[in-house]
Amino acid sequence: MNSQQDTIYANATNQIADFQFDQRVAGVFNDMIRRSVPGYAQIINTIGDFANRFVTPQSNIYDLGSSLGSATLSIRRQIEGRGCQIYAVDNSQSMIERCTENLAAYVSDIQVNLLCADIRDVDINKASMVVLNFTLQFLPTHDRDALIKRIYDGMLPGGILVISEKLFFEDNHIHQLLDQQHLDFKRANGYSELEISQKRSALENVMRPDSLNVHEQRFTENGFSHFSVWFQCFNFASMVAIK
Ligand SMILES: Nc1ncnc2c1ncn2[C@@H]1O[C@H](C[S@+](CC[C@H]([NH3+])C(=O)[O-])CC(=O)[O-])[C@@H](O)[C@H]1O
Ligand SMILES: O=C(O)C(=O)Cc1ccccc1
Repeated sequence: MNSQQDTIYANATNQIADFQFDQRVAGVFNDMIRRSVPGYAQIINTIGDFANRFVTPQSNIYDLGSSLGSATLSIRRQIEGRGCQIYAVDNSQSMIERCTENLAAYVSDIQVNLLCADIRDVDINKASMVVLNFTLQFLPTHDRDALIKRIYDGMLPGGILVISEKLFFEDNHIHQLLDQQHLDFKRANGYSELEISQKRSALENVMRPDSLNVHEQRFTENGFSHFSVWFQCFNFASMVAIK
């Protein structure tokens, strides 16, 4: 999957607009997410491994907030011949267009239904796997519970929800420490102080991370039988919840 280098926040701007998944972001997104999210490649690969383990024949798989389709591609490679369908959903038309091209670059017997829609409006049924890879953090906090409940209701017994998120830490000392480690990761990947601070302002009103406790409580309250973090690097984590 090729991508232009992300220079979106490289020049000083008077008024930083709220972050949007528009055409500019879609064009550099592969570079942006790899240089901004520690462990992203490992998480994408492991989502494929989870698919191999959990996806049952003739079931559905949902990739909610699919962006350029990295998780969908990783899943699709692992489940050939199982007669499943993947639903990849994103409400950014620019992401959907680029995702369509990325999916078309490989042959597969697995049908992918790409939907330009709000994940809060999509029907979920017969799901052996649902992926929310860095998407829930962009929903208004008050809508998160209802989505997780709908996902649970649409899942098959034994199905897996993989959810990756940036984390908020209730212990402020730890929050500051891991936030600084993340900023060092971005610096090491070539982002300048200006890029880092302008993107931070753009994300302030748009992306609201929950704490690990809030995530865990949400999954247990909505019926999931098993929950664990399976990956964490600094303030980024990936979790599994099993029905
Ligand atoms: N309400 C919504 N409905 C539909 N899509 C939404 C909504 N809100 C946000 N999105 C979409 O969710 C995606 C979040 S990025 C996911 C990365 C991907 N999962 C990956 O594995 O590469 C994460 C990040 O940028 O940190 C964007 O494409 C939004 O358009
Ligand atoms: O860049 C950051 O600081 C992040 O928290 C991760 C991110 C990655 C891609 C889009 C939005 C946020």
